[in-house]
Amino acid sequence: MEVVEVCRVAPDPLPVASPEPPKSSSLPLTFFDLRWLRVPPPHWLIFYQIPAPNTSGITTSSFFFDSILPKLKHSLSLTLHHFLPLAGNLTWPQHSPEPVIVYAEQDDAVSLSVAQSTADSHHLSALISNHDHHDATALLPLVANLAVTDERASVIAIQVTLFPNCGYFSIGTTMHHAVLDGKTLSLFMKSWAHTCRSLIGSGNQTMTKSHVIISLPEELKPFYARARLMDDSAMASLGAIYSNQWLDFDGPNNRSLKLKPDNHSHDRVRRTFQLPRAKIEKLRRLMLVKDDVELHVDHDKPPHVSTFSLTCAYVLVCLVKAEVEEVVNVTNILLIFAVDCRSRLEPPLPMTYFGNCVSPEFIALDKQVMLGKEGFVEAVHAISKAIKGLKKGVLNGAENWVSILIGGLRHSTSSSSPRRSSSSSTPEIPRVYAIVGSPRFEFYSIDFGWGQPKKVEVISGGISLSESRNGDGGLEIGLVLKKHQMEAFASFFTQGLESL
Ligand SMILES: CC(C)(COP(=O)(O)OP(=O)(O)OC[C@H]1O[C@@H](n2cnc3c(N)ncnc32)[C@H](O)[C@@H]1OP(=O)(O)O)[C@@H](O)C(=O)NCCC(=O)NCCSC(=O)CC(=O)O
Repeated sequence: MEVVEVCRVAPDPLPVASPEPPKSSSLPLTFFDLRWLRVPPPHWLIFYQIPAPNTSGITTSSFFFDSILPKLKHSLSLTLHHFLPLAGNLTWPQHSPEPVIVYAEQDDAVSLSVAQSTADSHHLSALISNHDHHDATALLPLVANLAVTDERASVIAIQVTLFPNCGYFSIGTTMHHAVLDGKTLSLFMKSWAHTCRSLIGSGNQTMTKSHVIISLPEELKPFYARARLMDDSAMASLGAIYSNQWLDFDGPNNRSLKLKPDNHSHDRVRRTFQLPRAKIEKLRRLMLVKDDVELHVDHDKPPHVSTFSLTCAYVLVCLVKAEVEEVVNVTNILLIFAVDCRSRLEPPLPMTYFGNCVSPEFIALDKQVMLGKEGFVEAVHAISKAIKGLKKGVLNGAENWVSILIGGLRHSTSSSSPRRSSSSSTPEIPRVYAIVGSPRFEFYSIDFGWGQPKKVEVISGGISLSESRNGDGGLEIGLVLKKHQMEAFASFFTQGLESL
């Protein structure tokens, strides 16, 4: 991998038809943001195939450097005008009880690294294949690190990598989770792609920055108003609890913004699995048959079982079976997934709300039940019940969210596998499975003007979910496991689907 350039892309200073956010300002963190203060940043990676250049004699490399890259940079600059906080920094001033995002249109910028990979077609197709695994650390050179010191943390870092031998390029983003969640990142990426397409559509390749004004459609305009979250006394006290817990993390009165290092083990492999729509429907029918028997007596209509519940339950059962030898001392399984609270708050926030607005949902399951005949059905019921329960409120137990997360961060650095405590008075540490990403982010729809993505990856611990790249309404499931576990998982996953 050769780093060709590391530049800073500043927000375009032109006035556009959006009054928000203010040109030079700060944005306070809500309790939703504070929850993530020092967790390792997730990375999102999108691969694109470069179309054949219209003019003969132009190589893929020159098309990339002369046409694609300048448009990506220009459109990024224009888009940042609407997303000024992304160009800013997180700081935690001594006088402030909580960290704050500071940004100034004139001074701030986003770091954009441009790299060139020496990978050949064979290597690249292994990276983007859905049929085989590859080294879990192989994608890390394709994403940049956030610039983080004790005093300041950048909000986003972007890397664009050309694969000159294969006619591909990738866009990797690393996001500070205390500033934005996956939904906001997808909003930003869609806005950037929209702006880039508009720039290409304008057809004027010699257009200078000072002539361009591109406005975003309503559904892509970020919504910054957060007084509703800041002024609510219950939410404000959650923010104070979280800040104090982070202040006590790693030493007293510790305002450091340094992030916990990510645990990228070298003994893991990564692979994506496809769950086609037709198979999802068969899983749904399986549930209908089971539930019909139980509900028959009440003449009740079986509740809708969502694609999400079916997928999580099916993957979980295969995972528990694949890891059975490693979790021999474990009796409890904990499934954690994020819930988008935007539409679930009272009153709701717009889907374009900028920031974090997710709550965690915890589902405890019994390992032996998961390994048994009814494991899948039990898991679907537990997940569906938890989702139904969200109607009662998404903030139940929120005072414990950060202590649970800090416990997880400490555990992940002290031990890589769950175990039964030697002391009978200490509760057992369950095997935790976390879901990241969401098919609702629609990353496969993000087209910068050169076609839809060929592959989307979330580089973060956990089970990542996205919509299927072939658009059949199915899902893609990304996993990182030890090689023998991945092989075992693949076998359970495939055989289970074939038997439906
Ligand atoms: C809690 C949920 C996972 C539950 O999803 P479910 O699909 O089971 O349940 P639901 O009530 O939302 O939807 C029920 C049915 O309505 C449909 N439906 C409802 N709302 C929809 C919407 N906005 N878009 C598309 N479909 C929708 C669904 O297709 C589904 O049917 P059917 O499925 O049958 O078609 C989800 O509501 C949710 O909040 N998703 C967002 C998750 C999220 O933001 N994750 C962020 C991860 S952050 C991240 O990844 C970074 C990190 O943390 O590291």
